[in-house]
Amino acid sequence: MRASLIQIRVDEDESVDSRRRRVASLVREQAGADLVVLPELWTTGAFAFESFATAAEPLEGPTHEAMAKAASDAGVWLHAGSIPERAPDGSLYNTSLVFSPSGDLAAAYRKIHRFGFDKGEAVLMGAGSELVTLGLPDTTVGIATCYDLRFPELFRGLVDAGAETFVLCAGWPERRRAHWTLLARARAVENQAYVLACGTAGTHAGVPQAGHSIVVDPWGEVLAEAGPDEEVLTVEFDPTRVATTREQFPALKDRLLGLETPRR
Ligand SMILES: O=C(O)CCC(=O)C(=O)O
Repeated sequence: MRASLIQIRVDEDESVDSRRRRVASLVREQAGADLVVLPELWTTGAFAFESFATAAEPLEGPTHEAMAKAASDAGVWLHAGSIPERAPDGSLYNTSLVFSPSGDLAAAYRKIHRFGFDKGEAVLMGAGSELVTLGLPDTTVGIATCYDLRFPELFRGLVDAGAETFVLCAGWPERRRAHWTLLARARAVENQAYVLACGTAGTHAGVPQAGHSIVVDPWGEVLAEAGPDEEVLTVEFDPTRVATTREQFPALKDRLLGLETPRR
């Protein structure tokens, strides 16, 4: 499979509309890839909290429209990163959208772990409650978003639902770049799965972004890693390696399910 991760530069000197047009044409340039991946909240920036409410869009809003067309023009599966979604009841979610090569919405995932503790996204957005997997022609994808990367149980849940390749969109800060790389490799090794993790470049709302989008194989080796700036990271990978790794080193079969949590 060929995947292209588009590490978009998100900063404040570009309007949301022009960024959307620019990203759509970058997606079109990836014709020939099997899967294209965009980062988290690339319209507003993941830390532009004050714009979440004003820039929020319904699931079938302008980003959906532009990305559905870009996916079908390029003939690729497109994980279009996430949008600030305004749900019909008025609440906000950080929602990832995946389009098929014919431009149909194939999956939507509302971020489960919201970042910020008692501030920012954690108070402004609602939490998703459903794990999402999606069967592509050559691999089953499990979807996660940014801060989710810190919660291994979410990825185990995705493995139990059949995931072989994790696709994660992010707006990860430079300050914690070491965690990003380490956690992406850990999720790959412990689940014997590919990790395709696409972040942003640039600085928005005063938060420098880590960039360094990364693709890790089921053995934990880094297949490709971006630099700090805007970049298209393209990688070829063999999805059948998930099954062979799980067969040859069957650690997942040794999971002890149903362990009691010790009482304090
Ligand atoms: O966990 C982190 O360090 C970064 C998480 C984050 O920036 C997010 O989820 O938006």
